[in-house]
Amino acid sequence: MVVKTLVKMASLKDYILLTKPGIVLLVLITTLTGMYFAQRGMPPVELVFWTLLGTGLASAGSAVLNQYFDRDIDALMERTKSRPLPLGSVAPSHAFWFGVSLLSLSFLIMFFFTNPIATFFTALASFFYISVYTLSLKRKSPLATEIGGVAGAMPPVIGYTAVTGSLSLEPLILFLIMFIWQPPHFWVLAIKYAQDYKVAGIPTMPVVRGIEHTKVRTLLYTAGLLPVSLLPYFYGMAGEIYFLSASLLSLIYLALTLKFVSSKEPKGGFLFFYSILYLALLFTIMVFDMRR
Ligand code: HEM
Ligand SMILES: CC(C)=CCC/C(C)=C/CC/C(C)=C/COP(=O)(O)OP(=O)(O)O
Repeated sequence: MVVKTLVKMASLKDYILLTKPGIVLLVLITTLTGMYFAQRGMPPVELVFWTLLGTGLASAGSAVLNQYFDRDIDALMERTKSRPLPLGSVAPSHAFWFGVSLLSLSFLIMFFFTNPIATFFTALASFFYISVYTLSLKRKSPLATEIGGVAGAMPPVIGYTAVTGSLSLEPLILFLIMFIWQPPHFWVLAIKYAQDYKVAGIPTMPVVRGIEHTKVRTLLYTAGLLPVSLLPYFYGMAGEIYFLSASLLSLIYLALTLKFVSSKEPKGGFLFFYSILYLALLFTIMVFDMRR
């Protein structure tokens, strides 16, 4: 009985791992930011519940299908070879239908409990992550990261349109911050695991254009984050506390990146962690210092 329960617990953990829960959490923070700015305050609780559930399921379902389609290359890389599918602890067909079920549930929830435009952007983000990024570009072009960023920058647009039912410049500013944030977020790992990606035949920026080129590109994007992160202040969305916090957070990010690119043996561990902390803090402070 105990063994059976432990086996059940193990497989539940594997299914949760397949959803990339850490990514889902930050997706929900950025989705909620979009909702707060649309409402200029706390949106209706039931709308927040359904929108976060729908968006979270879409991010989770997309991550599951990303790992289903990537299971061959994940098995070749140190960083990913112990994931559930390469390990064999979840059958590929089970993962596939698990991902499809999460996505289907997501679109139904978004359609019936939010509105068509938010549903459209949720489907677009899922489509971009699975088809454009995972199935096409990731195995063909180093530009996958920059183009795939359209998916990753969608959550605040989903949150905003779930409240207003229409687009405006505000969610596009949040989209732009996330679009610029993603390449440096990933390229730290792409540099750290350059050999891994080369063995797996994935044409990441370091594999195709070299580590030095990727370092410069990372620096340019991180430098670009400084002015872009201040747009919510200049556009009247957030106040002086946000302006000062965003300036400080972006300057720290730039300093850490300068240290990373100038080091002979770049580790990148803390820089990668900071990339996540940066986005979470930036969006949280933006909400707390929101101009009503
Ligand atoms: C082109 C876009 C992106 C790429 C290529 C990318 C790549 C990655 C990679 C390779 C990891 C390490 C995963 C692992 O080793 O298990 C990671 C972790 C992470 N990413 Fe991204 N990411 C992207 C966009 C995003 C977005 C849009 C978010 C959230 C809004 C995000 C949030 C995170 C978080 C929170 C982690 C740590 C997850 C954990 O370890 O639990 N990423 N990302
Ligand atoms: C609503 C919705 C669908 C949101 C999705 C947002 C989102 C987080 C998109 C991008 C995530 C991404 C490219 C992760 C890296 O995949 P990878 O295959 O490069 O990473 P891996 O090698 O670690 O699997």
